[in-house]
Amino acid sequence: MKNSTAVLAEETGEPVAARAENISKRYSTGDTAVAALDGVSLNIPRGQFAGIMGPSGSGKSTLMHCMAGLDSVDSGRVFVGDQDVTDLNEKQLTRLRRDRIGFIFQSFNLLPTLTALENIVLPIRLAGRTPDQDWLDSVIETTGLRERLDHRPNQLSGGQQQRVACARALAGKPDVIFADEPTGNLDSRSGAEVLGFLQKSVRQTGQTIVMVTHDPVAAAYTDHVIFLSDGRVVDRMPEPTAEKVLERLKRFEPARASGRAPGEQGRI
Ligand SMILES: Nc1ncnc2c1ncn2[C@@H]1O[C@H](COP(=O)(O)OP(=O)(O)OP(=O)(O)O)[C@@H](O)[C@H]1O
Repeated sequence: MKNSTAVLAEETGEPVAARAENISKRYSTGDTAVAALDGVSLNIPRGQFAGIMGPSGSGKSTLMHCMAGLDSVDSGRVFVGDQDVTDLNEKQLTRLRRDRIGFIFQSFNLLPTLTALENIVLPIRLAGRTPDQDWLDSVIETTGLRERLDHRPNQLSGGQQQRVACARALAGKPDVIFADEPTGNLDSRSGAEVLGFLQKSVRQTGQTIVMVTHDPVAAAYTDHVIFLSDGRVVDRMPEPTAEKVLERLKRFEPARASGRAPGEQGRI
């Protein structure tokens, strides 16, 4: 953690890695406007693996993009650590994303011409920093990719590629990692490996991760799930299990609820 001043959650007094304060965001298309986020407030404590769930269109991606400084809010405030992100200009946002935030996407987004190791250290190099070798070693050890570091992405399985993407996100020791459906393109075995790896990085190194997922099995790897519906936080679940999450999802409007068995990938 690079901050000297810890931001504390008002309710619990815990240090906070990321915070949304009453944020709203509307999208206008032609004559109609959609309230993608409608007064969302939440704290992500440091060292937590948080899940964001909810029906399709409930605002999960918008929330993640706004909290990660990829999109602006119409009202409310967003903090990453002690940094108020809301009024930063594009240049400052680029620096914030580069230095303090890690990203993991459904499509692994690796550069095909670079080796696994070169992909892992690319953001650090682009930031003009030198990788912390001990830290890098421990991240690589946790990924189980040591024997594959000189392989290019097309020589790696999907699960291995996503583990490279996870290592890339972790390598710069960001305040928070935002993961958008990180197992959406993986079979259940590779998905379990990636989720196990993310969980381990939270438990062993105190990394903070916020993960959007539709999959109750994936959500069960997190410490705490936040449920969105129609752009609002409608429920929370500490210590989630796949069964409890699936039951909760079924209580959304029947037309929007998933009805899938735990472990099935896909949209709600
Ligand atoms: N760029 C955009 N322009 C117009 N409307 C948008 C845009 N992005 C999102 N929306 C709308 O905002 C609402 C929330 O979308 P968002 O993508 O955040 O939901 P989501 O919960 O991530 O959905 P999904 O699970 O299907 O990915 C939806 O009604 C969506 O149609």
